[in-house]
Amino acid sequence: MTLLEARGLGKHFGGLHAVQDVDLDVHPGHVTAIIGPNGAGKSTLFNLLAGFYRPTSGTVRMDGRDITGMSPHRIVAHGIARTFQTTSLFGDATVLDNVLSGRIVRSRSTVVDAVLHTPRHRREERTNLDKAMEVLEFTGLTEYRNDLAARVPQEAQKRVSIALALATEPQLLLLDEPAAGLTEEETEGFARLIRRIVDRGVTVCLVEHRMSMVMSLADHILVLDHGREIASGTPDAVRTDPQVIEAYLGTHHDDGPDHNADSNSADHNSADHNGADKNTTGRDVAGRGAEKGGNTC
Ligand SMILES: Nc1ncnc2c1ncn2[C@@H]1O[C@H](COP(=O)(O)OP(=O)(O)OP(=O)(O)O)[C@@H](O)[C@H]1O
Repeated sequence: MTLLEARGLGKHFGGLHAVQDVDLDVHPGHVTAIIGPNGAGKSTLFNLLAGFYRPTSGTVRMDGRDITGMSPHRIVAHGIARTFQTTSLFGDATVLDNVLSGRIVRSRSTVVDAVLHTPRHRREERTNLDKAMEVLEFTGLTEYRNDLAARVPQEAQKRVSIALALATEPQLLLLDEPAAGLTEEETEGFARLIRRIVDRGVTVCLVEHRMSMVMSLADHILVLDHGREIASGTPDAVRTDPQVIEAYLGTHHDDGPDHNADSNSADHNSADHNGADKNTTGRDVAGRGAEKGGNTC
């Protein structure tokens, strides 16, 4: 059974083919990771799935329904929520209000209900508050609920983004580089949180450069390079795939001391997109594979 199915998905920006002919099957209850060097098309693919970009070609079906080209708002209503690499919170609003904003998509009451303070409106307000408080507790943010989002630590802001997404009651959560900029310990905490999200019945699709996180969480990995799928399969299959090794190592010239550190990929995540970043990312996959017991990748 497939929860989300993309077929022949493509996105061109002028002459640039950011995503080309990509097929993706996301199975319920699984963690699906999308990896690839910088500029491979991972975020563009997420934007196509979440409705932020309209595909140039191909289709997306969610739970059997064609959602191709729908607006982000409608796609959220169909059960797909997306977080961003850099947090996109309302900094001047409290953490609670940020999370409550995720409830709009599930609200049925009209402006008239709000003005007249109808029973339906009051009922929804209570439900929305209960739901927001539940996801705040789930994500460990209760203590921050009355703080301005811009004032809480960066790691907590990332959890607020996840809490906001969970407040929309998604079936599928798209997480774009959740570990970017986090310490090793924080990354482990995020990996545990993602596992708990899956345990609560939300399917997760993940774009992430931290290979330790990807390899430990993913059931299935799609590898992109230059917008195209170059491999797809289990973490073990992908790690030893010659084309994946080539994509990550093909352009790198320096097997220097930063060969194996995941923290390098955190640095790289916040860097500008350039060739050097791509090489650093490649060494990360290779190094991690070697650490994990002699895999060639
Ligand atoms: N809105 C846009 N307009 C023009 N080009 C774009 C746009 N968005 C992305 N691109 C280009 O499409 C290609 C794929 O970018 P994308 O951000 O999807 O890659 P990525 O795999 O997510 O990279 P990274 O790992 O660095 O985040 C890149 O060449 C990028 O410059």
